[in-house]
Amino acid sequence: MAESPVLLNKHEVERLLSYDDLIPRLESVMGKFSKRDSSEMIQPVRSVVPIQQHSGFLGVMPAYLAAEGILCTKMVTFYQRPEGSSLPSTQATVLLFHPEHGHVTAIMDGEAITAKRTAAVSAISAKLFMPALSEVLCILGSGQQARSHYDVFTKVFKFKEVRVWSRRREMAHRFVNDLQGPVRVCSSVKEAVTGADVIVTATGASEPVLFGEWVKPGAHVAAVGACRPDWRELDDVLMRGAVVYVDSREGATAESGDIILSGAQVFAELGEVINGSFPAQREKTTIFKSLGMGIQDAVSAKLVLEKWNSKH
Ligand SMILES: NC(=O)C1=CN([C@@H]2O[C@H](COP(=O)(O)OP(=O)(O)OC[C@H]3O[C@@H](n4cnc5c(N)ncnc54)[C@H](O)[C@@H]3O)[C@@H](O)[C@H]2O)C=CC1
Ligand SMILES: O=C([O-])C1=[NH+]CCC1
Repeated sequence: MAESPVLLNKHEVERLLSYDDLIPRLESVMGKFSKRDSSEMIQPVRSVVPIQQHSGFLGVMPAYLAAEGILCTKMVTFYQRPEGSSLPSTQATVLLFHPEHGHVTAIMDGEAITAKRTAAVSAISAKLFMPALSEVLCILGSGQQARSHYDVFTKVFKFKEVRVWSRRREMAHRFVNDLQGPVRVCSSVKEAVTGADVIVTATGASEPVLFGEWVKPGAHVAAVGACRPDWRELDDVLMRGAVVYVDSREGATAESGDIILSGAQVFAELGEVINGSFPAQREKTTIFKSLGMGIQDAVSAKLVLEKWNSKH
């Protein structure tokens, strides 16, 4: 009989998952994904069940990585919550299966995985696409993703200035009070992004919050929100004027309102740049449109389980 699955809560997952371990695994898996070898890796576009009545959705994100021996699925819900709600907007659970026998080997919190792997992938995009001399980081939003992006961007890069904007100024102050380093709270998006070299958009918005006319030419935008075909974070001017990179072409054309509704062309996947099959156009204004991928969750969960196994 199969052993009982390992159960790991959010606190344990957070403790076991470090950016230093995560970043190289994500670079490697995204590079492999972009080679589209289905004997190596299978990851369908996420299935989404909209819950219109409650402004939410359930996403199911399976992935199989043959060489790594990972069979995994994440189930994630996202709800557009009222400001200051005590409930998290993004909640998730990850299941790991034994790829040969099919039983579940681990059930773990997916909130920490989602927060960290998304931010780590954005940091990989910034490493490739942000201007060579990047001094100013700007984060739009003050929720879970904003926090994980702050953590990894200030860990991996050295910015002279970090700015944050949030819909309610009080939430931006609460965000900043929780941090160690200096961050300037801005009272408008325009003030926050003007002159910024790197801009992270991590909001629950469904209409554009970031407008191209405010963005410095050559800046890099890591766009994490707006993951439904009719949701936007970025306006048409920005989308059409920048070089657009995505995590997966299939995901982007099925799910990204910023891409579908603006008619912007996707230049390349992040993995295609990692592979060297497409260039990183660092000197131009660049957007990395992130939607999230099951393979990212899969390698993150495997890493967590390896760490846990090494101590038990
Ligand atoms: N690309 C990816 O892999 C992932 C993307 N996401 C997306 O990232 C975004 C943020 O997620 P979380 O940080 O978990 O949510 P959260 O609820 O913790 O934070 C959302 C932030 O957006 C702000 N916001 C909400 N509605 C807004 C609006 N209409 N205009 C401006 N600001 C608004 C809130 O004030 C808050 O600061 C969501 O859109 C979510 O779907 C989440 C997980 C993974
Ligand atoms: O990849 C992911 O887990 C998500 N993307 C958008 C909401 C959740």
